[in-house]
Amino acid sequence: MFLKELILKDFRNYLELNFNPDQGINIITGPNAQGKTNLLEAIFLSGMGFSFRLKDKDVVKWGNEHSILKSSYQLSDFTVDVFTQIKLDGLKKILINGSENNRKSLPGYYGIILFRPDDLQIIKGPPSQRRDFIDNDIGFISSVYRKLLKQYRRIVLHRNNLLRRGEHHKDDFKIWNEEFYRYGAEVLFRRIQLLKKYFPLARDIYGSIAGKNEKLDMKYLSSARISDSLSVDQIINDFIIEGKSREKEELYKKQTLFGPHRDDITFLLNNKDIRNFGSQGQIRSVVLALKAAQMKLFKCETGQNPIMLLDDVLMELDENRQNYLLKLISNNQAFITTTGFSKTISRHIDRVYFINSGTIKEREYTSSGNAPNE
Ligand SMILES: Nc1ncnc2c1ncn2[C@@H]1O[C@H](COP(=O)(O)OP(=O)(O)OP(=O)(O)O)[C@@H](O)[C@H]1O
Repeated sequence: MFLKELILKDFRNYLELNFNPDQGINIITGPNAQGKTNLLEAIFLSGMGFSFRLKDKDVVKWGNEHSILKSSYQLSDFTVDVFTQIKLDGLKKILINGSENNRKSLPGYYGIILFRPDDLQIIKGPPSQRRDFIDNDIGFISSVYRKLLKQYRRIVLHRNNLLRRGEHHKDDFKIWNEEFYRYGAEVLFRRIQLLKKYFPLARDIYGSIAGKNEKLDMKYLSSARISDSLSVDQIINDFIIEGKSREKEELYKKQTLFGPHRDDITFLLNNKDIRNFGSQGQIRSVVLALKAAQMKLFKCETGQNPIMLLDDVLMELDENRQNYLLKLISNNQAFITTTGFSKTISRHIDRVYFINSGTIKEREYTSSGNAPNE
């Protein structure tokens, strides 16, 4: 899949933009605060239907009422045209090939992968960051998983409300409890199935990046005691047992204390927890492996090469790792923001764009490794 055209109107610091990128590696360069990340945000938003920053409505150019994004994506044998309007009051209108009820055809479902400095939080941050990574970045690939998760979150919210109000003895609670076990088990089962495909990809990629002496392992940490031989029914039984044993604690704390919304992953390098013992470089390499594995998983599941958005991460890697990453994505369309340059980057570029105060210009470059002239 690749982005053929992006037109912006009143988006962040872009008054108007008409962008026809290359199908390969596009370098987006320029000084700080000129609109490089804004451009990646626009590509992400047009493909996924939401911004990777806090609120969608913040994208409206200051002093204006709405932003318009028009984009055209080429998939193997068809085109997807997306029209997005975001209003200052938060209302959003999305048309996909002219239709309003067709969100599942958003190009993001075929893979738009964002890699940015914040992703180090997948390793360093609290468990919620790792759950978000599983649910939003990996789980996004499965429509069944997305639906189950949405339903499960609603059930947990309701169950928590009943616990908070001390209404656990009512019949209503029993019904919600059964739903909690059932949807919790379905979500957990599917999550583990997805991770069984995903973990080996990440492990192999890390081996290629870091060499044979460093072995990456990932373990899923369930907040409930669950058996090894997993089936949905088995997990439901395990949850029932867990529920009974934690009943008093849940009543006391007035919240649901186990289930997929409380689980975590641990990352081990040579059997040691990377959070406690990993260097910055090792953590960066693990995150690089996670993102590359995400790309491979999307390719396996959808048959499309995802679009890669790399925001300010390339220059943080040494030239060997830059080379590894750029070779890996050589069959993908990529948008890479950077303020610096290296010989490795210049060897892999297809096009360079220079951004200045919300305007974009294509730049000539040489493979010497020098930054292109403004
Ligand atoms: N809604 C908005 N309307 C107008 N301008 C905005 C809006 N939101 C952000 N900006 C401007 O966008 C600019 C930041 O752009 P962006 O985050 O893309 O920077 P960047 O080029 O990626 O910089 P860096 O290299 O520092 O990461 C800032 O000048 C900011 O004032």
